[in-house]
Amino acid sequence: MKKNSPLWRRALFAGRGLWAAAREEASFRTELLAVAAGVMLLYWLRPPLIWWGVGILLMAAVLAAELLNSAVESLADLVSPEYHPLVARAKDCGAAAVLVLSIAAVLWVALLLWQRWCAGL
Ligand SMILES: Nc1ncnc2c1ncn2[C@@H]1O[C@H](COP(=O)(O)OP(=O)(O)OP(=O)(O)O)[C@@H](O)[C@H]1O
Repeated sequence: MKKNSPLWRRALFAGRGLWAAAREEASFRTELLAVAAGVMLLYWLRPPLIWWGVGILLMAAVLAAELLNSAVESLADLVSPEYHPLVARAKDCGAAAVLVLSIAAVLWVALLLWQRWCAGL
């Protein structure tokens, strides 16, 4: 496989990864819906810029973690389709990474709503 392809070609590979995840991973589709809800919440509440920055970072981090988790799962399934405790640990850790970031995102939404509620929305 040729290394160091031009930028447009690497962007095409990345787009293919995004499309594959959106088509085949129910969790990724759920997270895309959650991100859409988060963006709508930001538009509705119009908080200070810092909330937008933190929110965008968190939402991108959840999606990126899910994509990396899918990559780990695909490789694990290729290397060891049979049950193996190390595959279980790799997949469980990948899922845990997504969970940690998702909890942070939910806390961010709760803090945003609480802060706006205190300010009378
Ligand atoms: N080959 C395997 N060996 C050992 N355990 C496995 C194996 N495949 C799956 N598991 C266990 O089953 C869990 C779910 O794995 P699976 O590949 O079905 O992920 P998934 O449900 O598609 O996850 P996600 O929703 O994050 O995509 C893993 O976290 C792991 O504990």
